[in-house]
Amino acid sequence: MALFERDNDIYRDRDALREDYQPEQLVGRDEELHTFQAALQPVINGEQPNNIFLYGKTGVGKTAATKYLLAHLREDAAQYDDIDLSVTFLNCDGLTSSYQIATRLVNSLRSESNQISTTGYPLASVYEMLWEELDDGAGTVLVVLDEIDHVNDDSILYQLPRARANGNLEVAKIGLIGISNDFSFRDDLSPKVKSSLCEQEIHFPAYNAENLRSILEQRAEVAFHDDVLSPEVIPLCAAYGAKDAGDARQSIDLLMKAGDLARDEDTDSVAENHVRRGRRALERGRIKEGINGLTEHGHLVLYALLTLDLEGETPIRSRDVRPRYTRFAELANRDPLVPRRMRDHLSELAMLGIVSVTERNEGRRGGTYREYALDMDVELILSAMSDTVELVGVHDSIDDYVDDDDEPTTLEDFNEV
Ligand SMILES: Nc1ncnc2c1ncn2[C@@H]1O[C@H](COP(=O)(O)OP(=O)(O)OP(=O)(O)O)[C@@H](O)[C@H]1O
Repeated sequence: MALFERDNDIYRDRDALREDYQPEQLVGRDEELHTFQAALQPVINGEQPNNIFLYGKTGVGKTAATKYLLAHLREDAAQYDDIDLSVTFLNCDGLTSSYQIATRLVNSLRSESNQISTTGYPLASVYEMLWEELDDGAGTVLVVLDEIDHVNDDSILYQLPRARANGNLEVAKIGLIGISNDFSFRDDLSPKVKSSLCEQEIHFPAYNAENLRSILEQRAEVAFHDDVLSPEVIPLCAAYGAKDAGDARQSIDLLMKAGDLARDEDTDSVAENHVRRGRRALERGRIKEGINGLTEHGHLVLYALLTLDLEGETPIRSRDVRPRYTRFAELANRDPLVPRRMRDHLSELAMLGIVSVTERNEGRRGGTYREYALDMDVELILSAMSDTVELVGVHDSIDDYVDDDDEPTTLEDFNEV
């Protein structure tokens, strides 16, 4: 018997749930698409394009909307002989400088045999080459910079939108479309960059449960066989998605995880319990990844809070976490951080959803302070922190959670902290 056999009972086309799938229609984004479309209209009119800045949290359809409208724009522009439109799409994750982006753009406009090296030129010369290539092409060029907040210097964000106004381009028409999910990026732009880059700003709000439901229904129709999903599956994925962050990507991932669990179990339908278990599995993955990405001191702070939590000491103020954290740092042979930096680590843990924070008022004089507690299951945290536990030693409170054969490496007074 073959070791591998096709199992297509659940999915018709599982790839439709993957990140790279471009849906034919975008649902629940009429207003944003309308504004975006109007901002692109000058291209079809043969006019100078607008510079457009799209912003909103992750997974709210900024990239999908851009790809969708630009595909239509290219198709529709092809009917007009006097429009020569080209679109360059760059994701700036990994392209952190204006120099890198400018060289990429030059190369995207040049033939394979005429590419420039991505290092070694002065930035001004790369810009010269860019203007030359653009003017030689004499057409309309739209440059999309996705995740634009990764760019560390703002030279290109000023140069591209202002190329015509600054006399660098004579015939070519260039428009920049910047996309970001980092709200502080826009606020921190210098006024001159902001006024040119953000000529037209479009905000994409988070999706609500109803939006997510429509998005999931559209996707499920392509991805799953008819009648495979129990009626509660999509509403539940949408409800979780709306509660978390209104992120379509997360909801689609959850639907796929539920489908995968059902497929692994060889059942012929996806049920509510697959969604619930899928959510837990995804959550675990996300938290584990978050913990793995923390610094050593982040782990020490978390370990301190975890042991205090198991002893029933939480919610707890940062100054009361400190003695244990300091002790753990000493046991690990590390210099403890100052209280303020230790508190930053607690805030980071809160941002990751591992720790919960409650603001409290301090009596009538009105000061506020924060209390921290653990918001995640102990086993999961410990499984991602085994190195720290080994370095510091096994605290009494976690004894029940570690394997018996893991000999504690405690120092004598360790559990008195
Ligand atoms: N309105 C929608 N209709 C159908 N699918 C959508 C819609 N909005 C988002 N999606 C899907 O959700 C996923 C995430 O969307 P997208 O990549 O556009 O988000 P984003 O806002 O660009 O996020 P990020 O800032 O993380 O890049 C994609 O698979 C996309 O196809």
